[in-house]
Amino acid sequence: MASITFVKSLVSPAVKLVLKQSQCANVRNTTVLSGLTPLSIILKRHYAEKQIFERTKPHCNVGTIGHVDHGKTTLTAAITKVLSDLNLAQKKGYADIDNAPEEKARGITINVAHVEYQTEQRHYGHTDCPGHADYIKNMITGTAQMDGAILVVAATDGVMPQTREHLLLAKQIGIQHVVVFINKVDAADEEMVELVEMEIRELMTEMGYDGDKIPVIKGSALCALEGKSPEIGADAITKLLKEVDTFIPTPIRELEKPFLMPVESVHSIPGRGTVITGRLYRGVLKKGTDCEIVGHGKTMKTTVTGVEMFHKTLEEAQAGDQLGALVRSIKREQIKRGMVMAKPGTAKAHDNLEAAVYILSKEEGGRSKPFTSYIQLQMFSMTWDCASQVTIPEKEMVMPGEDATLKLKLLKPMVCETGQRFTLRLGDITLGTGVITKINNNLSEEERSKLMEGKKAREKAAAKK
Ligand SMILES: Nc1nc2c(ncn2[C@@H]2O[C@H](COP(=O)(O)OP(=O)(O)OP(=O)(O)O)[C@@H](O)[C@H]2O)c(=O)[nH]1
Ligand SMILES: [Mg+2]
Repeated sequence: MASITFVKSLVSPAVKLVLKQSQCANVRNTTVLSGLTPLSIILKRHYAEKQIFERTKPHCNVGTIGHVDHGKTTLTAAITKVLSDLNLAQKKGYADIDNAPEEKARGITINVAHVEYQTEQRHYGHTDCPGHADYIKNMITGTAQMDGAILVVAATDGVMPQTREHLLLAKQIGIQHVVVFINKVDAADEEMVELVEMEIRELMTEMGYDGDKIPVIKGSALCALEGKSPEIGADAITKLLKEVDTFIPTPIRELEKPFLMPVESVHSIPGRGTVITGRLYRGVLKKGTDCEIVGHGKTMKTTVTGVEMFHKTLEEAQAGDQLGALVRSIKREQIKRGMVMAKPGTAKAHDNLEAAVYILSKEEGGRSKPFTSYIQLQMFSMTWDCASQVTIPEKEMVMPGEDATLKLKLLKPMVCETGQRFTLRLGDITLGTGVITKINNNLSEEERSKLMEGKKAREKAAAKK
């Protein structure tokens, strides 16, 4: 133990972490003074005994979607089986995937299996949901966001209600790339498979995808998993993975996107000026960068004259950093929490939105009562919150535990974009969580004053009660 302490005092924090995490007895017993380079021996042993994640390939998140029983989990298992034969994945059995652990996202319980594998080109995170409700919740809460999806359709059934529903939701929340796997071809005749392909291409076009160009692969996940009939088994999986590699583009990393930082707080520092603090949501922020501060009905232009982290100045901050940004010629009073500091022209404030929302059940911390149109809810997103009037275009009411499309009219325009996630609260109860699917033209003055009148009338009525 003494030797390890000695080593620790000489090494960098990253190596210390490796040493700390190591549960390996050999590392602990290594004698530092036994000749050669002791640290390299320690690390060599450590690396040999613990597989360390090495980022050598671009990463991409995908997942299986489609109607119940069409073979999503079997396909996920089959992919790991085929790739494990090439030493590119650890083989997962059907039961390992289907018994997915529960996950909690914003109080919502979801069963999702996260599986990891690689092709020659990329490293993948793959999400498979055990049930329809899990899929809906996962997509809305973003528990595992997908850069692209594999739509599984059984040749024995063709397009079914959840094939449609899953595809529609994927499209709404911005999944632009979908590869189709027609499964169970071992149990259907050729003519049937062809009909299903036509049907699925038509559906994709109807949903706004390019139905003619979408790759459609036909095979049998079960045959691949069981190592039978390679032409519809393992070979089909290899074909599918090739299409996934090429058709689903590698996502643009957060660092490469234009910078955006939601304002958390604002301070006035005598002799220095105004400092905005927050966490850089995306991009890179450098000293000397021009920026716009948008939100609460205002847009202001300024320049970042300094970037600080933990009271130390730095040349550039990166997505994920918690930082302070010194800005030129703007007073503290002009900036408020909930505004956004961003690359000029990239952040816009909106007040007329559509969203896919999941309403929490009572057990998940929601209400026991349903709600109807014209309820006023507080919408929370990034660092802002704003009152919004909610309408339900497709049904009378939304019950706890259901998902729905909602229209939201905000009392003030706030910075948002499609794909952005938010929560809806009523008093101190979180009613639901959602993702913005569409942004409509901002409200006219007339619509806005109507909204305000309605709000006042409701407040008056509530006060009388
Ligand atoms: N004949 C045949 N059966 C298959 C094939 N792939 C899957 N199955 C069977 O279809 C049934 C459903 O497969 P799953 O993988 O559980 O389907 P799923 O889409 O994950 O189902 P949910 O998660 O419940 O929506 C199982 O009995 C599988 O063995 C196939 O290629 N051919
Ligand atoms: Mg399944």
